[in-house]
Amino acid sequence: MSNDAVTGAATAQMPDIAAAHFIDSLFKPAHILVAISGGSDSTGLLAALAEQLKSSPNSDIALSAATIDHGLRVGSAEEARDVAAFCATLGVPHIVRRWEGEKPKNGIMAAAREARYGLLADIAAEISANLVVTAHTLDDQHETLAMRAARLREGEGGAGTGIADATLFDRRLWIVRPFLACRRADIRDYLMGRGMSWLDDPSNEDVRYERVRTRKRLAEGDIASISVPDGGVARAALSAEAAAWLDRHVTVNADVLCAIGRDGLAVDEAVLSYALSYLAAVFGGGSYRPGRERMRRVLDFIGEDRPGRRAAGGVVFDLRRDGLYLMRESRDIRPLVLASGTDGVWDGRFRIANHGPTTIRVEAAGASGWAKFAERLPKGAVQRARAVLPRIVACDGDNDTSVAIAPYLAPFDRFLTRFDLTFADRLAACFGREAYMPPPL
Ligand SMILES: Nc1ncnc2c1ncn2[C@@H]1O[C@H](COP(=O)(O)OP(=O)(O)OP(=O)(O)O)[C@@H](O)[C@H]1O
Repeated sequence: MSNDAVTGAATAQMPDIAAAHFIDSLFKPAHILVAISGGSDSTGLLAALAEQLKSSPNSDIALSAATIDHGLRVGSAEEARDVAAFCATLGVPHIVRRWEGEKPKNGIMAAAREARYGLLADIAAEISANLVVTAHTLDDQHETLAMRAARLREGEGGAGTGIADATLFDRRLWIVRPFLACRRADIRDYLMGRGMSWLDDPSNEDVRYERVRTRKRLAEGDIASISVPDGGVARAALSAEAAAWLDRHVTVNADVLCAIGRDGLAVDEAVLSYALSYLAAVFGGGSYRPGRERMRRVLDFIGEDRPGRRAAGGVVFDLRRDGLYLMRESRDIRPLVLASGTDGVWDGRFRIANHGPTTIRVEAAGASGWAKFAERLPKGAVQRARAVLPRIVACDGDNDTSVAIAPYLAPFDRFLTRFDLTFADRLAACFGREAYMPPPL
């Protein structure tokens, strides 16, 4: 292994480049909420994103920032005001929220983090931001990996994969870490080069914390860094290519059948795997994409080029002479009961709002009412589609009445609304509000 790989230098990315790639990877329009503590990393992240957006002013991306005042240190409110003043110089709207309520005696850091994410998610919902970004860096990543390796050696916990570059919080909000391939030193250079300063949090020097001790041992060469998988450039390019591929090659029939023509399958394997893993989540209704191993098996199956079926991530991949078809697998589809005036997502695929006077149940349609529907699907797919499309049943006392069956839900609008079947909307139904295509596995 080269020395660069050990120190992580080979994967390090400059802050302005990282910010540009991140912006490229977004579905637009998008509203980004930057979690800024006032430390160098998050100050650098906000500055770099603001600078990128300023250089392309027609951009349909909005930027806001938020600081959580944990109220754990004297002067924290004043620090939050300093951050607000910095945001004002950039012209970025900024919100401060204080962590109120009981603070636990033990595990205060973990509790503060949990509370922070919750408050950030609330703010994001209030201002209609699509995602939150935090400024975790490559240095944080090395510290985390070193700490997890140490715990593993001591027999505590499993091998860690490190900090993810995107996580879904509470099934409703993406938290993305665009600076995960950037080094703190480069971020500080970036800020100093622009005459910008930051706050130094004294707890970053407090050796009672394991992270601080690990940071020092890494800096002193006491322990070696564990190499970090490559991120950054390759990922951003891949997600852009996959988005273009989806636009070009994917069609959707009757809300349920995803078709990919033969020439779509001739694309680079990394792009195909990435895009198909999304489609699997979208059409399979799962919360996550199928993992690397499963996608490997799907690609091998496609590569063999023999007509047949494979299931992965709740989706059946059906390879035929004219292309590849994806449809939800018919197992594990649970009914959803919605009281009058409520809404919910059925099977991770359909958002249904009950505007009617009675409770409704959404369930797999099964064999009812298909004459017209069949026109919108190839013959061979009708039977299977029945098992995975929703029908709405009004629960009226002892009598349950079937009131609507997809895809003919429109006449029953007083009972329900659904998302349109755009890719981003479907992702939204699976993943929560969405402007973001997370990086490949
Ligand atoms: N009080 C806070 N308010 C808003 N966001 C925060 C706060 N504390 C941390 N974050 C976000 O979480 C990320 C990781 O937190 P961490 O505690 O490792 O960073 P930090 O040392 O506080 O500051 P920085 O990363 O900005 O140098 C930060 O980069 C920032 O995006």
